[in-house]
Amino acid sequence: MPETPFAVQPPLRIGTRRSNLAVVQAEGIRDRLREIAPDRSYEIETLRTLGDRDQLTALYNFGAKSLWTTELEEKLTSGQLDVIVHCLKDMPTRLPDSCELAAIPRRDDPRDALIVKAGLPYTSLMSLPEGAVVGTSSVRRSAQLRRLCPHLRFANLRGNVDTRLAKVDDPDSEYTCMVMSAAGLERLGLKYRINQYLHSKDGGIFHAVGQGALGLEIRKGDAKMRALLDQLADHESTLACLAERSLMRTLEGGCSVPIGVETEWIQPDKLRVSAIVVSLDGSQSVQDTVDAKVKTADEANALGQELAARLVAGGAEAILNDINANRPAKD
Ligand SMILES: NCc1[nH]cc(CCC(=O)O)c1CC(=O)O
Repeated sequence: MPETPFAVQPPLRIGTRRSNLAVVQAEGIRDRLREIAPDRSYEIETLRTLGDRDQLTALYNFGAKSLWTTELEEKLTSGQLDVIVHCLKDMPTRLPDSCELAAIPRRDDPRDALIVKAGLPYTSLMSLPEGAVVGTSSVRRSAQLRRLCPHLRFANLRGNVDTRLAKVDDPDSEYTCMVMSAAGLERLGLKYRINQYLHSKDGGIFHAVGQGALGLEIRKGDAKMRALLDQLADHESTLACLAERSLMRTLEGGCSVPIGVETEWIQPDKLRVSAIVVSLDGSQSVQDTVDAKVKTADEANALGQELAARLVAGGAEAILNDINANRPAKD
């Protein structure tokens, strides 16, 4: 047998969820890795996670459980995967000891977006008629909307982006509209369906922590993967998202508590972070803003903690405790 001159590198295995959006995102990362490391081969493996399998439980009732990540992390830890491509907002703020967040690439549009049922004439939240039904399973969205638009009603709407859109468009469904992330819609070529972009200055809605960004997760200490993925990292998006995640971690909210944020670079090294915590019925809320020079991950984390402390001082803890006390127990 002739000896191979070089050891052939095994394919780099990329894991992600089994949804169209997850696959499009993983393919995007694979294509960028191909440009950086063209000699390697790449494989994408998709997994159905708990959150994909259970389409009935309202998201809120899952509590702080890692719905979208656990199965993939097990494969990463056991060496069957080399990297996981997540929507950053689906990544818990505390990761298992065996894993780490390697890189955050440049963030896409972090805003929420309003999509109206096909054929209806409404173009904004405020133009929706009394009693219009907003499809959303996110308590962050429903709580903020209840606060600002008492004329609206809400109904659970779960499933992948295309499933949700089909349910809203179904003429027989109760939904008048839905709210989803602009980035998710844009990545699937559905930007043309967006009727209104929502943010603090239009619609008064703050987005989820990490929304619009991807998180690349690796085995802890995998220096080779980290060095490779560092080349995909975006400095500004990383620091902004780390500040948002630090805020969330400090307030001990999971994806199922109504914390909204917005981050903005107001000078080249100066980050502004605003956030809101809202009671589920929208009747109480605390909002605050901080800014500071942020050049390092430590400074981003400190800014998130500072904002959390200010929100707590303003009454956020009472709102969050109330929500957690009333959450149905589910393991
Ligand atoms: N929780 C669901 C989820 N997780 C990530 C995205 C979209 C991509 C993103 O915003 O990063 C979505 C859909 C949505 O919230 O409308």
